[in-house]
Amino acid sequence: MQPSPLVIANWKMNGNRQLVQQLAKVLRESQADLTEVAVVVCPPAVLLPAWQQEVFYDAIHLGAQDLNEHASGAHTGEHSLALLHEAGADYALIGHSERRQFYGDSGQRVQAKVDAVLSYQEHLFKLVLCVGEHEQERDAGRTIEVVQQQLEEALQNVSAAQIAQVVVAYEPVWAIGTGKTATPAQAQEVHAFIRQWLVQRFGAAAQQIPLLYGGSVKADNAATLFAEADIDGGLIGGASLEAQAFLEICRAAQAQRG
Ligand SMILES: O=C[C@H](O)COP(=O)(O)O
Repeated sequence: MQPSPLVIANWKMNGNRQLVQQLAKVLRESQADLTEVAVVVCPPAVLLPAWQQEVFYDAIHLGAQDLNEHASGAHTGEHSLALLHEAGADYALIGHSERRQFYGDSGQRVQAKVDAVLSYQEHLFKLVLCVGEHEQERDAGRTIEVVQQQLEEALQNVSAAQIAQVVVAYEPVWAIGTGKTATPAQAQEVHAFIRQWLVQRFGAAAQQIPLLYGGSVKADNAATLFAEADIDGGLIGGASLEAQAFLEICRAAQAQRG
C-alpha cells in the first residue's frame, strides 16, 4: 500500500490574515473533492492562531516552518514546540534549504531539531525533513551522495518505532522559487533512492513514509510529478500563496489516489 497523499503549503515569510481567510474558504468549499489528501499549512508562526480559527475538518493540519530545539529559555525570536503546539501546529518543517543556507542550520542543528520533535510528548508532532542538493552538486554528479549524507545525519538517533512520525521532502535547491522544476524522472530517481535508504535503515514500515517533492510545483506540473511511483505529494512554496493554484495542486494529489 502506498502512503496517503500529502500536500504542504509553506508560505515562508509571506501571507497575511486576508490570505488565511481566502485559502481557508477555497479549501472549505472544496473539501468534498479532497477526501484522500491530507493538507498541511505552514504560515509564518504569528499567523498560526488565525489559521487555528479556520481549521474546520480533520484533514487540514497546521505546521511550523521551523522550531527551536530547546524547551524554553533565553532564545530571543525563537519558538519552542510547546508554543507551536499551543498555536495549533502538529507538523514541523526541519532543515529547509533556506534555513540551512541563510540561518545557520548545520547538519548537527537539523539533527537536534529532529530529536527534539521525536522526544516531545510522544507522537504529537510529525516532522518534515527537507533534503536536497545545490546545482553545483548535481552538476558534479553528487546528488545521491548529498541526500544520503543529509538523511544519515538528521535521522541518526531515530528508531524504527519513531519513523512513522517522519515525512521526507526532497527539494533540489536549484528548483526552489526558480521556476526550474526537476523533471518527474529526475525527482523520481532521488525519491526511489530515499525510499530504498529508509527501508534499509528502518525496515518495511518505511514504505509508508510520505515522500514529498518541492521546487517550483505549480498547478500545471503537479499531476505529472505526483504520477511518479515514489512521489506522494508536494511541499509547495510560491503556488501556495494563490488559493486556486494550491487547490489545483491538492486536487492533482487526490486524483492520483482518488
Ligand atoms: O518549501 C517549499 C519549497 O521551498 C518550494 O518553494 P517553491 O514552490 O516556491 O519553489
